[in-house]
This record gives sequence, C-alpha cells and structure tokens, in this order.
Amino acid sequence: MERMESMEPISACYTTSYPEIQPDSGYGSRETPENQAKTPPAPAYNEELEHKTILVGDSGVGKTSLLVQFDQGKFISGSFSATVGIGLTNKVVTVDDTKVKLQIWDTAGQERFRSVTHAYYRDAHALLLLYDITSKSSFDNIRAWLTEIHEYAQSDVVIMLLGNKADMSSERAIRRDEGERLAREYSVPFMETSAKTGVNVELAFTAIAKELKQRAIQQPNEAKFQIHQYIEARKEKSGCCSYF
Ligand SMILES: Nc1nc2c(ncn2[C@@H]2O[C@H](COP(=O)(O)OP(=O)(O)OP(=O)(O)O)[C@@H](O)[C@H]2O)c(=O)[nH]1
Repeated sequence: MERMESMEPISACYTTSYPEIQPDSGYGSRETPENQAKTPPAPAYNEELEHKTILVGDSGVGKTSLLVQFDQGKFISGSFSATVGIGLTNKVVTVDDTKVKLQIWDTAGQERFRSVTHAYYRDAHALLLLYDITSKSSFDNIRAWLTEIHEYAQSDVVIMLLGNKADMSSERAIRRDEGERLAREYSVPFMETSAKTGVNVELAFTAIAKELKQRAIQQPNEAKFQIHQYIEARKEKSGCCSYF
C-alpha cells in the first residue's frame, strides 16, 4: 500500500434504485400467473458502487499493517513508520458471488493529522476503529474516537471495533471481555485481530462489505443483515487461556 498525502475528500454515491410498486402490481390481490409476472424483482446490487471505508485509531495500533495484511496477505515487521496524512487502497471483496468495491482509507493516528482525517469522516460508509490490546491508552482513547466519529461522520455509518495485535498475548493489557463490553456499550460489532498472523483480518473487511452490500439493496420491509451474528459465528478466538 502506498502511503500518500491527500487532502481532498472524495465521495461515493449510491445509485441503486428500488423498483416502484405500481397500484396494479398485484400486491394484496389474488395470485394469478398474470400478476405474478408483474411482481418486481429483488433490487440488483450495483457492482460499480464504491464504499468509502476508513481505518481510525491511535498511532501505532496497526491500521496500516491490518490493511497490508488484507490487501497483500503479508506482515512487514521491523521499524515503525507512521502514516503521514492519509493513504488509499482500492479492494474488491466478493460477497455471495457479488463484487463489492471498498475504497479503504488508512488515516494517520497522530494528533497533528486529525484535522485532515476529520474531513474524510463526513461521507464515510464504514469505519474500522482499532486499538492495540497491548496498549491501555489506545483502548482508553476509543471513547474519544467514538465521540469524534459521532461528531463528524454520518449517523448511519457502519462502525466496527477491532482489538489488534492479538498475537501478542504475553504483553496483553486489555482483556478480550473488556473490548466486548465496550463494543456492547456502543452497540458496535467487535473482534480481536492480528495483522501479523492474519487472524480475523479478512473477516473484518468481509463483514463490512456484506453489511454495505445489504444496505444498498435493502427493501423497506425486509429483515436486516445481522452483522453481529455473522461475526460471532465466524470469528476465531485463539486457544488457551481466559486472557484471549
Ligand atoms: N505483533 C504485532 N505487531 C503489529 C501488529 N500490527 C501492527 N504491528 C506493529 O505495530 C507497529 C505500528 O503498526 P502500523 O500499522 O504502522 O500502525 P498505524 O496504526 O498505521 O500507525 P500510524 O500510521 O501512526 O497511525 C509496527 O511496528 C507494526 O509492525 C500485529 O497485529 N501484531
């Protein structure tokens, strides 16, 4: 992933149209072969849609590493070089045989770039909010991040909380149940990830893509996609100890 500086927020738009229900469409009337044919088809997902997804969280929690692991399937260890400004990676995720385009913005966690990243929140469709399980301060700052998100992002933005560096269990400072409790408090889905081993990395982005796709084709009376259940059924919880 290329780290680049860019100040210009870009927007994605939803163009999926819902079929209009005509008064004579057959709803509420007796089923006949003739009016069956008039039943509107389920709205098709527009694969050209681009969903703006943003990685946020304190500096050093692993935002860039998570994205590199998702995009390239690798982890670059060694010296840490902080993101300057904001970087963009385009990624296509296949969900139920449908291609969902994610436009993933990797923001700089450092305070001095905050005014740049705020500008990107406004038209974000999804936010992945990370803390580092070995850093209490990064966890404590999650509330401030959520306040900021509620201030600058749209009210229906999809938010997911991720406790990253789950491979570093010997240095763990935040128990998994603490992350779970915080996520419950804010009604957001949660999982622990490791950009190093890849644990739950693909799942985090796939769940977001699935949620965004479902929202784009959601019919008013249709049951909503349950992202919490989707994640709970699939996330990996590393072996042993109650500490993970
Ligand atoms: N062991 C381990 N190290 C990680 C993991 N994720 C990131 N790191 C390391 O943590 C350091 C910071 O990672 P980055 O991905 O650059 O962090 P960032 O959140 O993008 O930081 P900023 O760009 O400053 O906002 C690097 O040295 C990474 O190698 C992980 O899951 N496990």
